[in-house]
Amino acid sequence: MDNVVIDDDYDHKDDTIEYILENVLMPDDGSCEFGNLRELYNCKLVHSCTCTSQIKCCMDKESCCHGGRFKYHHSIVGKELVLKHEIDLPAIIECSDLCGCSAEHCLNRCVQIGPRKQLEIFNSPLYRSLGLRTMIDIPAGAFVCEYAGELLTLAEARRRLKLNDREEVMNYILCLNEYTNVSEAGSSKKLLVQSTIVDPSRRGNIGRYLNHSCQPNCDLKAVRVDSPVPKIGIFALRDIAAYEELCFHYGGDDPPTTVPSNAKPCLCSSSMCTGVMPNTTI
Ligand SMILES: C[S@@+](CC[C@H](N)C(=O)[O-])C[C@H]1O[C@@H](n2cnc3c(N)ncnc32)[C@H](O)[C@@H]1O
Repeated sequence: MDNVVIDDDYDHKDDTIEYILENVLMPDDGSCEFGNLRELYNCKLVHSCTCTSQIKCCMDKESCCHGGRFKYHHSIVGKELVLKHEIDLPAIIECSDLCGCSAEHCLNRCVQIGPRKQLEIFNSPLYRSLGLRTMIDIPAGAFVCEYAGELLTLAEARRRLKLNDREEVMNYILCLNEYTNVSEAGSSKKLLVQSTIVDPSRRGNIGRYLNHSCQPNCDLKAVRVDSPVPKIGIFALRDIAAYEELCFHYGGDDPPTTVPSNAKPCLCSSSMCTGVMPNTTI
């Protein structure tokens, strides 16, 4: 996205962390797995739309090949894009520089613009560590920020997870799985199509400060702009009031049903709390 300047100037409270705006590759470890990851990371999506409308550009499935996953939310001062409510939300692919539409009128460019304003990293009394909160109301479906960090291979993620466990430090590694539904012998089952593993512990953005809740106010969506490697977008699951802490479920859409013996106690204190943090085994 050569022409887009991401307006993201949040400070981190910790200057040992390299602040990044978007996912970056982990250091080259010489493995084949890293070679494959680098190849994927360096590929471009060439699926571009030919929309040219000045109003509601790229909003409809009919008019835009990307399907227009966003709409304007009108009850907030100024226009804000929010995700359309769809039961089974298909892949989110935003328009890019390759598209025929203009960035000014396009309603399918949201995550690429950068995180929302008025977020604050704060000392969370609930979690007894840092957290992220909003200083203003956020409407349901609105984009909060990316969960950006180093893109890891599976082997490197497993190595770092073990190290985090051994050293008893906080874990920031997140694996986002994307599935597709396939029909087989009259029944439908989920097939894993891509896993994206991100670690913002050393190089990351403000997304790294969201804590886990068993009853979260945000969730994660894979969002592609011009790369087959998705951005991990954090979106509001419901209307969120000013000063609420932002959190998502670390177990993703399919929280594990078994509790591992080394599970850490969960501090979310929600009425749905299971008492333990979701398993981070990958
Ligand atoms: C992605 S970081 C979140 C930000 C972190 N609180 C900080 O100070 O940087 C994840 C770590 O926060 C802590 N954490 C997040 N949610 C928690 C929860 N529900 N209960 C207990 N600890 C939690 C755990 O130590 C976890 O490894």
